Amino acid sequence: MAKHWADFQYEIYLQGMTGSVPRLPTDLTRLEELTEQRLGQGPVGYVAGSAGSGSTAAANRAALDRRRIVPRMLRDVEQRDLSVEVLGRSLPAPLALAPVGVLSIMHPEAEPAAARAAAAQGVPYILSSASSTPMEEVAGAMGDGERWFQLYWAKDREVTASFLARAKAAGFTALFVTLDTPLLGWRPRDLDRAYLPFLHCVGTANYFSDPAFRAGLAKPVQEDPQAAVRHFVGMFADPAKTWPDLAFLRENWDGPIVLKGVLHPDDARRAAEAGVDGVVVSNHGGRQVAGSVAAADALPRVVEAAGDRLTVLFDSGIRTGDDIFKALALGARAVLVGRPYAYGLGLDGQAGVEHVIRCLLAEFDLTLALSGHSRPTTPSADDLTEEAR
Ligand SMILES: Cc1cc2nc3c(=O)[nH]c(=O)nc-3n(C[C@H](O)[C@H](O)[C@H](O)COP(=O)(O)O)c2cc1C
Ligand SMILES: CCCCCCC(=O)C(=O)O
Repeated sequence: MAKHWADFQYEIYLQGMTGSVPRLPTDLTRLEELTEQRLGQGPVGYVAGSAGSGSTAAANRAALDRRRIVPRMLRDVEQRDLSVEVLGRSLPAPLALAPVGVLSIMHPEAEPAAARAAAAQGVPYILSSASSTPMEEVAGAMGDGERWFQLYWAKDREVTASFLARAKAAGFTALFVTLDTPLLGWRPRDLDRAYLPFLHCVGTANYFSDPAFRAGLAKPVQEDPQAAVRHFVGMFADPAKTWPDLAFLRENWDGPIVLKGVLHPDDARRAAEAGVDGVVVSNHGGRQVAGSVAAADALPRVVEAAGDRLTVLFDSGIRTGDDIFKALALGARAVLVGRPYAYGLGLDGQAGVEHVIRCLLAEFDLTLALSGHSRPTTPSADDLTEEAR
């Protein structure tokens, strides 16, 4: 019998009988404020922040909130199975942790703690190439947990090739190539504090530990960390890239390739023509283009364009179990979550991330059942209604 994630609910109530309550709130929208109280405005401003005045991040939420579930009754939802196949793997639930860079600003145990949490709960962890920890160390912390690797596609081919070779050797099975960050978006909350977190982890970070990256530095990282950060900012991404360049990645990576940051149906069609395996419909949590289409509004058209040629994943704005339901009903195969787990990490390390995963999936399991479904693959547009804007 499949695991019922909703059992977490009664676990909490039963623990309450012995006088204990959860260490973190079960309403995950409260985590940002608590993390800011604990860690201060610099790090939390970076995580919470978004492009421009925040219009895209707000639109992401509005697009999910505007869609309302129309629950169905008397459909036998006693035995539920949340498992779903994604990129040739069977996942216990349609959820993965999104790539989030520089997690050492949230917690000293950083990415290894988040990766251990994902592995403990059985959900895939997508490691950011802008991680504050070398990828081999993160992989080592995960046991046999499902590990996927996110690539910022560097200007320098040697650096990209080195990252791909290291990721392969460290057991990462799928490659997520982020397309929406050829340049860093305009982020006033960070600009006003001149806060770019990379100087805070220059001694340890994945980039700065890479032999090909180091080869491009005039001086060792420790001797001139500011020059190392400047070099990183200039080469971590490449605004000159175009679709034919994908051939290089295909030649150098033999596992599944997923393009992260696709919003236009024509780009989904190009992705399919380029022979990649999937796309993430995402606007980077509203951190790149202010005034952009909300990710949930872009999702149905991308799903239609993808047909059965691409696995379509979704992120940007997922905060609750009902958000997951809505994304699946709009056609996503599974979702990624970003900021909530970063806050969970900031507040309680690995346990905080596990709390976030368990809350999201318990609430999703309940939403699914209470809406008349037993499998994550059956919700459809027919289960949603859309309120006027
Ligand atoms: C602090 C932070 C760092 C991020 N770093 C990366 C990254 O290194 N690579 C990447 O592809 N996306 C990165 N993202 C974007 C996430 O992968 C994801 O698209 C986004 O957080 C989803 O929106 P949500 O936070 O509303 O769930 C980052 C997001 C945040 C908040
Ligand atoms: C030079 C900055 C690289 C950005 C890496 C982290 C990221 O994606 C983010 O959204 O922040």
